[in-house]
Amino acid sequence: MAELQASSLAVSVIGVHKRFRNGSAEVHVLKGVDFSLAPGQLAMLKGRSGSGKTTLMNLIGGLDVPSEGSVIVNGLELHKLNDKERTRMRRRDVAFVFQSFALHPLMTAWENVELGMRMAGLPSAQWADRIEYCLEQVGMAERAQHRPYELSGGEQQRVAIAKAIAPGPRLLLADEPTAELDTKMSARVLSLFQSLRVEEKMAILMTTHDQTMLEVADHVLEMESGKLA
Ligand SMILES: Nc1ncnc2c1ncn2[C@@H]1O[C@H](COP(=O)(O)OP(=O)(O)OP(=O)(O)O)[C@@H](O)[C@H]1O
Repeated sequence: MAELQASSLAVSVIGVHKRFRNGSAEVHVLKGVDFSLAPGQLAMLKGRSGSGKTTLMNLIGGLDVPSEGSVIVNGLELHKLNDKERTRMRRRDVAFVFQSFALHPLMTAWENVELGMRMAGLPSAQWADRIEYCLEQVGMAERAQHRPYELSGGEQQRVAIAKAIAPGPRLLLADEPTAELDTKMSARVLSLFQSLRVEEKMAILMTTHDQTMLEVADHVLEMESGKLA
């Protein structure tokens, strides 16, 4: 029954603990985290600096493994995936927008978004329309031929968002995706996230410190002493 329920969820985090070893000392960062997110839901994760938000996002994105407990993404238990399933999940089903933008420095904004589509293995006939749509949505259509070094931090962040959403992932993990943006652009990105969850049933988990962002979330999760309050 638990398996069945988990399979219809975008994310299911069950009894997750994470410990890091720092020389002889052990840091117990996550101390029993449980939550789930359904397709089309938007959750905001908040908590003070160092409370474990990024650690949790890394576990959900399969970039690290829990010390205890399990993480199920789109019905697949991450630690049981074989290499092929893991690669597919990383390239196609789950997308990241992290603070380091991960844009290719020698590629234009357009080529960077195209790279995301190529890695996801989507048919090339679909690329052009989707790239244009995504760049338009983040207000970067007119800068499509610019390379990252010709763009401001906020513009790079917007290209990184376009790159992440272009393949139509089922789950978007975004670490402070609006940190570099002004109020107007933050509102635009948020309204894009709203339409992605409604029209594409994308589940979105993002961290933020911005109080106005928290108001539109289905769930506000607060990390406190290694647990969700
Ligand atoms: N690889 C690691 N080795 C040792 N300690 C780590 C490691 N990764 C994270 N930590 C520790 O885990 C704690 C949580 O870090 P994390 O980056 O998850 O916090 P955060 O809530 O995302 O903070 P911020 O809001 O500042 O980004 C911190 O005390 C950090 O030093």
